[in-house]
Amino acid sequence: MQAHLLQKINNAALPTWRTLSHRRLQAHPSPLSPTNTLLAAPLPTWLQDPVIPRLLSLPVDLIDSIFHNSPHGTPNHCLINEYLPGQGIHAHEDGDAYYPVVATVSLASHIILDIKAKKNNTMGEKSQDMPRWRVLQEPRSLLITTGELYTDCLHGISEVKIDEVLGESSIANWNLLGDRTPFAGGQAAREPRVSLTFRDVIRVKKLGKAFGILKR
Ligand SMILES: O=C(O)CCC(=O)C(=O)O
Ligand SMILES: [Fe+2]
Repeated sequence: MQAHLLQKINNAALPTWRTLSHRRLQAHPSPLSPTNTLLAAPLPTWLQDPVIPRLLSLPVDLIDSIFHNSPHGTPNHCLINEYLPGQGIHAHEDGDAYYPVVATVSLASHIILDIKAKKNNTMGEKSQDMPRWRVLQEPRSLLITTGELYTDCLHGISEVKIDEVLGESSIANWNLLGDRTPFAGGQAAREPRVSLTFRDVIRVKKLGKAFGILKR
């Protein structure tokens, strides 16, 4: 499945990629409008299957799926980021265009997601001792960001070629890793990495409405 997805992503026509200063980006089915609205369209089938049925069948608290309470009950948008070694993304929050759940599938290389609480968080922390976490995302893994991590924290990826100080005391999910072997020496060189971030965009408009076409 990883090879199939990478082939689809890498075979995309060049205009599909938006090149930013530190990474490349594809938005499916399309980028959001300036008012954070998505033009109604299905995700391409290669992005739906088999990822979305698996996401929706993941039980959370043994009852609901992670998108159970989201406006559309399923992700309707996927941002694909590509990072070469040394590239990253500045600390940011994903904001209120989306229902506060992000399902991130990592492909090809590991990466470290740096998470820190926002200054005005509701966790009652003072700025000097605000919590920070480093999450190691393994290739072919899924990371779900929700709750306070979505609303009260910033996340980013540092622009380094080698991740260092890897171990139980510095990596929040060390004991959840599928295979610690590549990181057991405390260092890991990055390879090109692709992330697929699935979300539910709250505002969706049909094409007719977007162009102000009225039904008679
Ligand atoms: O690539 C990642 O894991 C993070 C991407 C991200 O934060 C975003 O697209 O908003
Ligand atoms: Fe983000």
